[in-house]
Parts: sequence; C-alpha cells; structure tokens
Amino acid sequence: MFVKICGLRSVEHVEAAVAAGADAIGFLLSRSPRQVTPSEAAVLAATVPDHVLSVGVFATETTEQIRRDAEAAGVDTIQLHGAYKHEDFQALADLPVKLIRAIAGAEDPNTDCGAYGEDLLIVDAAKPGSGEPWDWTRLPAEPTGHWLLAGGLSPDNVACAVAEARPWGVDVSSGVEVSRGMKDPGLIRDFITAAKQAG
Ligand SMILES: O=C(O)c1ccccc1N[C@@H]1O[C@H](COP(=O)(O)O)[C@@H](O)[C@H]1O
Repeated sequence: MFVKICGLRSVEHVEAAVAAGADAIGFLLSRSPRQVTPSEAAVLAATVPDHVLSVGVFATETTEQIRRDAEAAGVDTIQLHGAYKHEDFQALADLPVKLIRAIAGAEDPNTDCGAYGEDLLIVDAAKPGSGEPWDWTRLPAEPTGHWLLAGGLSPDNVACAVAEARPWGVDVSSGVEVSRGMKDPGLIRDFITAAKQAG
C-alpha cells in the first residue's frame, strides 16, 4: 500500500512521516491553509530521502508558474489538482519529474491512470483538502493502474476505505491534523501503520 502524506510544513513532520514509512510527502504550493513558499518547500524537500517522492501540489497555477515553482522547490513530483487539461500535462511532460493527476472521484469518469501521461492518479473528494469523507463506493468508473484514494481519510477509517475501494494507495492531509493546517506526528504514524496493515 503506497501512502502519501500531504500538506507538511515542518522538518519535524517530514521526518516523522519518513520514519513511519511514508512513500510520498506533499507540499502545498497553491492557496491553502497548508501553503508553503517554494523556498520553504525547498528546505523541506531537501530532507526527503530519494526513495520517498517529494510532491509539489498545484491547483490553479499556470503551467509556466508550476515550472518555476516546482524547480525552485526542488520537488521530484508535480501534483495537478482541479481543472487541468491533457494539454497542461503535455506542457510539463519534458520536466524531469513524475506527474500526478488528481480528480474529483464522484464527478470525473476519466479514471484510468496514465490517460494524461501521469504516473499516479488521485481519486479525491470534490473539495480537496477539506477532510470531508465522500462515497468512494460509488465511482462513475472503476479506476485502473496506480491510483490513490483521498478525501476525508483518517487513521480511524482508512482500513475500511481500503477494503471498500481497493485502491493501490492512499493520500491524506486533514485526517492527520489536530487543527486546520497543524499536523500531528502521532496521527501521521497511526495513519501510515493502519494503511500499511490494510494493504
Ligand atoms: O490540502 C489542501 O488544502 C489542498 C488544496 C488544494 C488542492 C489540494 C489540496 N489537498 C489535497 O487534498 C487531498 C487530501 O484531502 P483531505 O484533507 O485528506 O480530505 C490530497 O490529495 C491533498 O493533496
């Protein structure tokens, strides 16, 4: 079970996630309570070991801005959340990074990982980063390939969600926070342990 922990803002929390077995760590380079600047993300990404993906998350930025910010942050993966089109993925395809396409699972029938040239697909709630669970048992199409379930996951519900949706991996932000934007190392560890046991 591949586990991504998203929205980290401190070295302490990155280290806790890596030590607990995270496979990818996300940094919000877009408007969010978890937003970090590219230079802040660079400090954090430098502490992520090579075997763990360091992911820059974007939601509304242009591809030109994404190129600039991802390079400044030194991330090895770019996550595009929202209304990005196939052309946007093509415009970034020459970069030496992996690409993640994140979709609203209840609304988007394009659930084949790789359809836009991406390496990973995230099937998320309609409001990304809200922490609100959604009905992942009612997808318009069965996802294929390397896809992560996201949206309202937590240490308490991730095992059940994995049993119901059978994803290749999981992604969490709000469910490992004590308050909006404030991660908790204990919850990060609990989430990773529960997810890995479920997979
Ligand atoms: O976390 C955010 O604030 C955010 C903002 C804009 C786009 C994506 C965002 N986060 C993504 O949302 C899911 C996790 O959501 P949840 O909080 O666990 O419900 C994950 O894919 C994040 O990358």
